[in-house]
Amino acid sequence: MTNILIIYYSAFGHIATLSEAIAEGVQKVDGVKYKHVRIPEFADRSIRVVNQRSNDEQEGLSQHFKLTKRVVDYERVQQEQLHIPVATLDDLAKADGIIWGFPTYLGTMPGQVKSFLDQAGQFCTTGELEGKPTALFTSAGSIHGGHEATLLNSLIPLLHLGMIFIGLPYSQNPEYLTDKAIGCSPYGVSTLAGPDGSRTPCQDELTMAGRLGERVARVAKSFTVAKPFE
Ligand SMILES: Cc1cc2nc3c(=O)[nH]c(=O)nc-3n(C[C@H](O)[C@H](O)[C@H](O)COP(=O)(O)O)c2cc1C
Repeated sequence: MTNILIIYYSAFGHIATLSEAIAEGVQKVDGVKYKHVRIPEFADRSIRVVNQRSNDEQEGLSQHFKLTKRVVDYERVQQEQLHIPVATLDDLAKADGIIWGFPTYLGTMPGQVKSFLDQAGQFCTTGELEGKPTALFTSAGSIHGGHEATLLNSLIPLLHLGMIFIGLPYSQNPEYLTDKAIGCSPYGVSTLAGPDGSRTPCQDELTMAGRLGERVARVAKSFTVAKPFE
């Protein structure tokens, strides 16, 4: 059996939704199973970005982006994710392929994810993740907000860990040939939450998310079969 780990952080649920579509794609490949795990929120509430949204100082920003209900949304989405196990380094070591998902924050990965990856940095020297196929999915507020940059720059730590990057090629994704503002690119899956966070992943994005899951599953399975020893 080939094991795919879908590991994500999601504050407002867009990434959690994409993770389900990715899992559906993984399940299309016989002999492959997946596990969802979540990267936890910072334990220290004082450094959680979402809590700043209720501060009076942020009022102007909140009005501009219509963010008034977002703390409530955040609390609900966190409750909905409680049944997903918290990610451990052991999950990474045991997986045959790893698909990472997180929102775009300032054109890159959130601190929660970087903090987890820093802990996994020990695998740079021990090599547990070397040769494992990996892929990325993200969500951004706007099509101009850096979703493609996030996918590209988040590849860097994965290369440090020796992983093999799986993208989402043109010929298999005719949805790219559009003038619509939708996510996804050859660098991976993405969706757009909209400036007020109210947009949910569209069918094209979910379809491409499934294809990425299937592609990583196929590659990981071929690598597992080629392994001399289980
Ligand atoms: C601290 C912070 C930084 C953000 N930076 C960006 C950004 O650089 N570009 C962008 O388009 N959206 C940005 N956003 C919006 C998030 O990308 C959006 O809320 C996210 O895609 C929603 O994903 P989720 O529902 O899974 O949490 C930012 C949001 C926060 C809280």
